[in-house]
Amino acid sequence: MLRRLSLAAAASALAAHTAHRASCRSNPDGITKLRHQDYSLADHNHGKARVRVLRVRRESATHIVQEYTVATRLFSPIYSAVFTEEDNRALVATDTQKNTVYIVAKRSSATTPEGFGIDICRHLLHEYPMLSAVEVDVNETIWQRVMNDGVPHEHGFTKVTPEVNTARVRLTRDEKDQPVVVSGVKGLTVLKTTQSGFTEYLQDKYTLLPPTYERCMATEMAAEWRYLPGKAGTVDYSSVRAEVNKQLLNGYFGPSKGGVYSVSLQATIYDIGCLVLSAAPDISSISISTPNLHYLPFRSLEALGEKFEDDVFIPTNEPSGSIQCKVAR
Ligand SMILES: O=c1[nH]c(=O)c2[nH]c(=O)[nH]c2[nH]1
Repeated sequence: MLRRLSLAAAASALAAHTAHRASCRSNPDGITKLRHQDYSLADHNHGKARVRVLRVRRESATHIVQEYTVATRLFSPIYSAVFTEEDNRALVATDTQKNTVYIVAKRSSATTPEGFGIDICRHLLHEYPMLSAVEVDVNETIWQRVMNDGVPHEHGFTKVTPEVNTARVRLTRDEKDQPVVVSGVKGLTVLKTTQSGFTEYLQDKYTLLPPTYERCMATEMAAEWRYLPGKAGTVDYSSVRAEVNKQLLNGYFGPSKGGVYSVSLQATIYDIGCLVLSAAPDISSISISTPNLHYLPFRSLEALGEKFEDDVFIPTNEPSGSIQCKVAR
């Protein structure tokens, strides 16, 4: 139920609050003693993180689900006073921001994390004139429709983990400003069992790793892509996403028959970046990060009287290589 304060009650609450602050300040032993304000506030924002929502769209018997984990961040020059002057009067509480996510989930017709993020930004800028900019992160948990003997189920889904679709949106008040949108995917976990080697790297007294033309290559890939100027607010995010996903897998694995040889993760992710930019003309750049998941040959098989034939490995994920690149037009 909505609770409304009458104007008179609000004025008297504010007067009490002001008197309370004044008394704190005038009390030499009060809590405000901690405030010495010798330094300037260099940067600030406030928001709500990890707001989780499931939207079920029931426009037909075939339901559509969207599960999002959202973070909001609000920006306003006047909010410096919240930090330095203890002045909360214009402050949009993080709890209110959390409620906003659910209100937009109810009202928005967005079908993508990017569109949902833009709608949250627009709602907040519209409702709160003191805001100069809003940033929203939307991470989408992927639910895949169940197939029953080749027939898509109307309302049954399985969770694709740990893969998550991501969107980061920033919108400023200036109406001419297009949203800045960064789309992405993380947790895309891939393994190829051949067509990968690692040789000819620097060898010195600290090197123990034997060169190989045959290894398992696995990684938990993360990628983020940006759009060309003017495109971020208008592209079809889901078809760009589908194209990027296709090229991430295509570049990593190559054709289903025979695959493609990788001389290093570095060379492979650069190739993937180039494939993405040539397949998705609206993207200006893509950053790819690939912490290796190592599958170490279990060579002790030999000591146990068996032969290692690239067939028995020890899965490890710590420590992991951390290989990243950004490819731009
Ligand atoms: O693809 C790889 N790149 C490296 O830089 C590296 N370093 C390493 O030990 N193994 C690998 N593999």
